[in-house]
Amino acid sequence: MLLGVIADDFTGASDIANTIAKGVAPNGGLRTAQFLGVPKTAAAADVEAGVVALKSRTIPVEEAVAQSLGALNWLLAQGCRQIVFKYCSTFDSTRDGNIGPVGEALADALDVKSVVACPAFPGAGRTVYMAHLFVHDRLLSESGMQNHPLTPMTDPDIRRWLRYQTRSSVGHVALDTVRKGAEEVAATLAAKDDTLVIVDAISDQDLITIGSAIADHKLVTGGSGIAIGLAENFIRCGLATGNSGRLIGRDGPEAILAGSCSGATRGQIDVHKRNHPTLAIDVDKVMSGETTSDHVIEFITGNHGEAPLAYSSGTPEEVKAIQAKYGREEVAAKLDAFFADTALKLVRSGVTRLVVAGGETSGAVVSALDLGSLTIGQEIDPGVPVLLSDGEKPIALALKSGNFGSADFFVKALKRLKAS
Ligand SMILES: Nc1ncnc2c1ncn2[C@@H]1O[C@H](COP(=O)(O)OP(=O)(O)O)[C@@H](O)[C@H]1O
Ligand SMILES: O=C(O)[C@@H](O)C(=O)COP(=O)(O)O
Repeated sequence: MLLGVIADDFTGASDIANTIAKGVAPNGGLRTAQFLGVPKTAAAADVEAGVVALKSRTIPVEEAVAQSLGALNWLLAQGCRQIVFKYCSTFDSTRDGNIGPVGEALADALDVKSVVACPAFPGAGRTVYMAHLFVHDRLLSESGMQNHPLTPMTDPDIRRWLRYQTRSSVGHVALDTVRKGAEEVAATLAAKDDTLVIVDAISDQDLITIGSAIADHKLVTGGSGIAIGLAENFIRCGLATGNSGRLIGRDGPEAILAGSCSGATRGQIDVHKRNHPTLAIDVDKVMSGETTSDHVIEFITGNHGEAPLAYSSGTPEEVKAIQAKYGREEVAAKLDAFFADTALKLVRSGVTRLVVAGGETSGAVVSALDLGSLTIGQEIDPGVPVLLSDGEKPIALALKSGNFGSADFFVKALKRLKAS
């Protein structure tokens, strides 16, 4: 294994696994596998890039640091020469963490400084300019992310936001330096004394320049965009052979579960509703125990072949009201358990194609399914690949970040998950 990734959630893990497996033309990317949690055994010998998916984005800081260091040790034991700490392209975190504390702990463990921090993902509209994060043409704090149920992003100045979370100062490399090329970026980073350095990037070419500048950095942090050029570094120097990705999938009964409350997911649900059976999960009734996963199973199994979708996704007002009634963590924990239980029963009942919307929700589902490692297949939409679990009865999965995907994502994903 050459390149190791520690991802703070499961959709984020498949996002960056997709980027690394895809690489850049004409060489393509690395042979990539996604692991669900820190594996207990060694990876297969032919894996060139390993992505360890954690569910550490919103857990207490100390636990996130401990889990990330556990993942680091496993990846180093597999031979990785470079480690990426992958977090969200919308920098999902609170003033307490977890991006800063985990980034600093990894930097300390690897004894490095001037570590790049760049959440830019231009393909999904995320750009960083003057250390401010934009989502398409809006500042982060006006993009809808200010209403996120767990990590409301109210400050677009990510240098300032990160500084709340760190022990040491946070540096910045501006776009004009990036535009001067890889050597200038490398020299500018080398002259810095900060542990973490926000680097501006507004295009894929900027990310390729940064990737080339940090080819010999032991630690890199960012969104999936920061990995655009990293596979190529290993291919260029002959350590990896290059791989153009492969078509994988599985036929069989399908289900769509959505726990994301993002504007993009709610829009996709509205589009899906027009022509497909949908079930709105009443969160209040889930909290009181009146609605159980059996309601969802009955609905999904009664609608196989019609792309059935069950969702808890609510508007910002609905989310606020339910959180005020029961508490933010309590609602999230209950819904995680609800979706996990639902997914487990669905797979036991024969579902082989599963689409999940939402990072926390995907983490809960995939952890419950205990799928081990996943192979990365073709891209469905930017940041969302087809995933296929190992074993005798594989499941084809699409784990969609709340904010990703086109309006018709759900139908498109179910089609791409098919083997035929
Ligand atoms: N109607 C709702 N009210 C309150 N919280 C909700 C509701 N539906 C889902 N949630 C919670 O909101 C969070 C959404 O996070 P996540 O699944 O990561 O989506 P995203 O990818 O959009 O961030 C989860 O913790 C989920 O349990
Ligand atoms: O970087 C991104 O935007 C995604 O890969 C990601 O991490 C998404 O997180 P969720 O929106 O919580 O799914």
